[in-house]
Amino acid sequence: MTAQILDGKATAAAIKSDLTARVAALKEKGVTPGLGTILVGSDPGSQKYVAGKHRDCAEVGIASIQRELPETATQEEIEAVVRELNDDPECTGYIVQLPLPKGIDENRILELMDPDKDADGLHPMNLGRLVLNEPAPLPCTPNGVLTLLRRYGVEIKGAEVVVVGRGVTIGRSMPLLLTRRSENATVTQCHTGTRDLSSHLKRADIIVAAAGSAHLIRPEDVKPGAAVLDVGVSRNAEGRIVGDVHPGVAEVAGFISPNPGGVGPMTRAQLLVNVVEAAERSVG
Ligand SMILES: Nc1nc2c(c(=O)[nH]1)N[C@@H](CN(C=O)c1ccc(C(=O)N[C@@H](CCC(=O)O)C(=O)O)cc1)CN2
Repeated sequence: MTAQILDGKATAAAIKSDLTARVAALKEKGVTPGLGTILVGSDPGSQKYVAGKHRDCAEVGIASIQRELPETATQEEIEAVVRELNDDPECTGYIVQLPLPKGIDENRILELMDPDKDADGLHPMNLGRLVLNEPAPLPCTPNGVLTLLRRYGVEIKGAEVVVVGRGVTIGRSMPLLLTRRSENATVTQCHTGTRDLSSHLKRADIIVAAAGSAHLIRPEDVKPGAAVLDVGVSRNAEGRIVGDVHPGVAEVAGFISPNPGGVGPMTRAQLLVNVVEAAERSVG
């Protein structure tokens, strides 16, 4: 078997085309959505991701507001920029690029954001709304995974899903999205403390690998026909991305997301969706 590719680039392009029309309609009503980003430090990966977010904004007509602070920025200095964007009427939604430098209290920064401007869906209030099944901006990467699965007709209802990883941006909220009544999946969350990962993976109809551990998911651990989403990012000696999924998995799986080119572009597209949806809510 050779797996069908879950093409994140093509899917993100289709989403952006739809958003371009919606942003134009908002502008006709006098509303210009504006995405703010706060980048602290000079991590090349984070710089690249933030630059990509602003390119996407330009593509669909969303205004961009960029704030950059040095690696040495203090907690107070970052908090001052958060307050500034909370109060800026041009900024209809914003994100704080993660991770923040060591020594910064990330949770305190997230808590200080105006939850109604939280474009990432990572504010504790919005994660709480997700737990309570109330409307909230959805975390971008998990929502990107769901959108890809739906677009390619992968059956989620009743599926056994294994999520590998428990980080804030993906692992924590992925099971919350998958177990909503609208999705009705059964989820097992695995992590570094899981005793026998292989036994869990072998039962999965869908695997979401977000461990950041190169080639952790091996072909022999994957049920034939399963959908495998590779969200993990490690870098090899040449600086190239190596995902959590071994290339041999493509011979066993029914569906596979490439990495790069799978979930990454979807993360960016879902961020734009959150910004546009928030602006649409503001005009009723
Ligand atoms: N505030 C946030 N911080 C972080 C998030 C997030 O959703 N919100 N997620 C990641 C980084 N990230 C977005 O911020 C992100 C990661 C990867 C991609 C992407 O398109 N990757 C490409 C490959 C890029 C490359 O070659 O390096 C791909 O997969 O094709 C976009 C966004 C952590 N921080």
